[in-house]
Amino acid sequence: MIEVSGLTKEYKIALRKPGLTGAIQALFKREHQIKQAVQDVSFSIRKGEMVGYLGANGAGKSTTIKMLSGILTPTSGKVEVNGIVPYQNREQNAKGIGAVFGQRTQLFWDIPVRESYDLLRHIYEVPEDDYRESLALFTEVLDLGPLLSIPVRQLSLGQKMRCELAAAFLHRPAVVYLDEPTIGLDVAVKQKIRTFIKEMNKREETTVILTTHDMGDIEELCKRIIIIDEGKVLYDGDLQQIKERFGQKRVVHFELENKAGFAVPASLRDRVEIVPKADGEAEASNTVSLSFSSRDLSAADVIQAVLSVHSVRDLTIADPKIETIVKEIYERGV
Ligand SMILES: Nc1ncnc2c1ncn2[C@@H]1O[C@H](COP(=O)(O)OP(=O)(O)OP(=O)(O)O)[C@@H](O)[C@H]1O
Repeated sequence: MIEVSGLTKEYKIALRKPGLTGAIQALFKREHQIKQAVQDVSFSIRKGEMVGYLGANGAGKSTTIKMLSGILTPTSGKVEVNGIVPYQNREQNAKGIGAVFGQRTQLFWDIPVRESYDLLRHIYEVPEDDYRESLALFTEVLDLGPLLSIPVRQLSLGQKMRCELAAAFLHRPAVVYLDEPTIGLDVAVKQKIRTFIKEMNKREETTVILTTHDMGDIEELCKRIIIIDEGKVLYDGDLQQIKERFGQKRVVHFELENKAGFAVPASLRDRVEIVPKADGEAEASNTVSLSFSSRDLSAADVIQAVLSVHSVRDLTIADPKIETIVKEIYERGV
């Protein structure tokens, strides 16, 4: 259904020195910097799969989705969706996909929602009967009844998102891209939206790619996740596995007065590991990093034990890796 291989996108960013001199110089000589937003990404997604596409801010999620949906042309690599190269056959591609992109709307701002749907029906050439059937179903699951006669600009965020979602599925696309479909919504609306996505997936075997920072969405909808970081695929596989594999790891970095005599305190032995130095980190640095499972220990236990036997100048609890973040959000909620 979706085949992506070696997908890469570079943005060329114009550099300009500050001030008037910079502006004048830029007129004559433009300097550029290349930003590798997506690097050599490959995956394939089967019909009917619902996949969470995850990563920190700026990881390259939107850039990937834009290439999949035909908005952007890749710098290199291949994309095929439904047997179509999206950026080469935009019109044909558009008929087979639906999308909800965060804050952007595909509904017409000043006219009642129902009329927007009617226009979309004509644009996508949806047969009248199918349209009526879909609208009845969507109205029921997403509780759209009272909203259909209201212009979009008068809707609340949650109401608008429900209407957007219905619009994305109206022409029964084979693939739907959802970018943060539940952001900023209350629990009840989130639940409606998740139920709707699940229902559509079940009924129509719609393939769904979902980017979200809300692990509740992922947990409820996706068996498989793809995590990207700095444009590269970090993990592609089963959600359950990632929970077991990375979930409990935490790291505390200690900057010691003197690393030479460092030994793991007896009370922590067998429960923490010394993290090997990262590439490029000075051998002489006085930093020792201990990783441990949050199932066995808390960061406070580790810090206390080290402080009781070593002189510590500074310490940081590491920014968890994206995998760990995924799990952290799991445990604590959003
Ligand atoms: N039009 C653009 N021109 C230049 N750089 C861009 C452009 N769009 C995105 N980038 C850069 O490419 C990288 C990936 O951006 P992208 O929007 O794909 O990330 P993202 O994972 O969707 O992030 P977020 O979760 O914040 O939406 C970022 O470093 C971003 O600054």
